[in-house]
Amino acid sequence: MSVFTPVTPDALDEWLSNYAIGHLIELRGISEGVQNSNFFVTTSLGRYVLTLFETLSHAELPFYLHLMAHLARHGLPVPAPIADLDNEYLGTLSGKPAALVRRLSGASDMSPNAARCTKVGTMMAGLHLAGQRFGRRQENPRGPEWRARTAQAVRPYLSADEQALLDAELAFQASIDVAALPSGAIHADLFRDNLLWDGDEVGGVIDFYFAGNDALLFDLAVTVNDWCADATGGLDPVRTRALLTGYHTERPLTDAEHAAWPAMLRAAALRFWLSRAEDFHLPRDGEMVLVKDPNEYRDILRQRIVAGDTLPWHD
Ligand SMILES: Nc1ncnc2c1ncn2[C@@H]1O[C@H](COP(=O)(O)OP(=O)(O)OP(=O)(O)O)[C@@H](O)[C@H]1O
Ligand SMILES: N[C@@H](CCO)C(=O)O
Repeated sequence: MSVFTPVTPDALDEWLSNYAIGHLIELRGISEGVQNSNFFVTTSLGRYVLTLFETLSHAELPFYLHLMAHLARHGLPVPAPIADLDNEYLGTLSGKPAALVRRLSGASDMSPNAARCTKVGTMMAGLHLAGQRFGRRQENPRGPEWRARTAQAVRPYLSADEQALLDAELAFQASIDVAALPSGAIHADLFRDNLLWDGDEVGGVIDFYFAGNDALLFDLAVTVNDWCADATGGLDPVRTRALLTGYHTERPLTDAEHAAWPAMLRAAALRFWLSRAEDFHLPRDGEMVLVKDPNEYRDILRQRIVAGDTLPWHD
């Protein structure tokens, strides 16, 4: 399971004495997730999720935690971080930066229908509208600099064909004027497993730890690539239109965004091909790490290149 750093109930109970949420009743490691160590925590007052951050530092974390607090305050279904008695969202546990957030209800849906895709589009527009008013900013941590660095690190592990694909795509992406697109704080990883459904309502969006400032369309592309892919990696036109129409109704997409849509879908595919290839070829030490298949996103990238301008857009 993806618990890299263990926590003992005694240590957690003591840590909780600096919070106002009661004492520890139950601590349970969460097996999903590939980035951090996560635990369900039940106290005498309620249900929370504890995250120990494995790669992000104390200095980097306030951006994410304050973004979650900002979005929750704007009525979005995002887990509000819990402040300790010193009014801090961030502490240290088992030697790692650690934070508690509210546990949200619901479960992921890995086969969403078009109606659910519309709701995801609506909700993402809300995230973007509220996110554009967020006072802090940081560049997308998986933006162009990371992309170049990671491409260099994984390149030796790729076949000649894959290297050619990677080189061509990096050159293509460098030619795109992303700065011309509307931008703001984006989630940047809103896959199906990062959204919990409570009945047919969005119970919560989780895992904001890749958030940063970037083109809003890039976020939409990350989401569509995951939510609307068919079994072959192509985009299902009905679900794609549903998601984009749900979004466009709340934040109308511009002509520049329409023109950049195929390129953003490719940028989003490249981002996850690279991160998965890095996790696969250059793994960190950990107790049992879930590594997702890099080839899935290599093939999605290939598919988006072939589809070009024929990719579905909103109604
Ligand atoms: N606030 C929350 N409320 C309810 N469940 C949560 C919450 N946060 C996390 N979870 C559960 O924990 C699991 C793992 O969390 P998450 O996806 O954030 O893992 P991660 O390792 O931090 O990130 P990644 O998705 O990058 O692997 C989720 O699939 C979900 O089941
Ligand atoms: N959503 C990511 C996992 C890391 O957040 C992926 O599917 O590769």
